[in-house]
Amino acid sequence: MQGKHTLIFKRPWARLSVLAFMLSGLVGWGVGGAHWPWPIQVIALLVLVSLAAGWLLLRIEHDLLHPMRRLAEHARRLHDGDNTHLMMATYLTERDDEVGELARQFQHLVEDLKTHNAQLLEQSLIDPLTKLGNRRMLENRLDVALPLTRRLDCTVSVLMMDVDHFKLYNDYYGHPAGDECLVQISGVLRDTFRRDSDIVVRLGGEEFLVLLIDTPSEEAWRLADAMRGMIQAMGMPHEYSPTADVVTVSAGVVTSPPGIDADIDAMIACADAALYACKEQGRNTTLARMLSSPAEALAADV
Ligand SMILES: Nc1nc2c(ncn2[C@@H]2O[C@H](COP(=O)(O)OP(=O)(O)OP(=O)(O)O)[C@@H](O)[C@H]2O)c(=O)[nH]1
Repeated sequence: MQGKHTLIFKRPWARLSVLAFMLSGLVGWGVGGAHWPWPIQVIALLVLVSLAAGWLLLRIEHDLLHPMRRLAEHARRLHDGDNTHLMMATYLTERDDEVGELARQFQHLVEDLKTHNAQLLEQSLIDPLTKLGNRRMLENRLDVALPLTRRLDCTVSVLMMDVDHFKLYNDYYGHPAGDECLVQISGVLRDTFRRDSDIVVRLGGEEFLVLLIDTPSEEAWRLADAMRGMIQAMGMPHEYSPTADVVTVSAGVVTSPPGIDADIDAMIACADAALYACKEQGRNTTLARMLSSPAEALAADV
């Protein structure tokens, strides 16, 4: 508590009012009250005391109880998740007394909690190693993206990508080098899929997923293959890989054409199957498939 904040009953107006009451009482008493009959004196005294008590109660209501109710109401709204009145009324926070100090500290606490919550939320959506989104971020973004694609009647493409022989890489170069390799690959993903609507996440391990909205099937494949080529061109040595002497990746892409209600789970399963086919065909390759209905996937190797 800073020294500049005065106690409520030491505030100048309060001191002046008390002084005024006492003076008027004494003056009134001196001028004529002392000569009044005693019943009148008692009644005058009672009136004076009642006025003082009434004034005191009004001040307590105005200075303490009303602001406390406002503070409690503010806390209740925050607790109920009502974010429409996040800022506390300035008449509370600008007061130069204990109530103002309490309101300001309360407001700081709420702001700190909001910042902390936002950080926690972000941490829960971001993969700490690559700083790409994680599976939870994908779910969150899908909640917004899918209804939009239905409304706009546009294509949805899912790309699944996985590092080739990453176990061998880890085994021979060590886990920290494996981590650094994943960070480098994430950089290429970020550089390749730059549109605001692109969703790029690390699903876990050495598996990444990209969701593209309103991108024709050929374009989705072209981007995925460009990304594969860029990772190969980075030339990260992988001398124990049976596929190439540098780190390579495989990618399966599946596109759902406009007019089809994209079933993301079916699309992910289909992209995963395309990725598996890449591995079967020798890795370091990109395969695309077109989904003609949520249930049916037509093979369309490019
Ligand atoms: N460095 C590092 N390695 C990881 C991480 N997550 C998973 N891995 C490793 O990634 C490797 C994945 O190996 P596999 O699933 O067998 O796949 P692969 O060796 O890449 O073989 P193919 O995918 O068939 O080419 C495992 O050795 C995991 O330990 C991580 O965060 N960092």
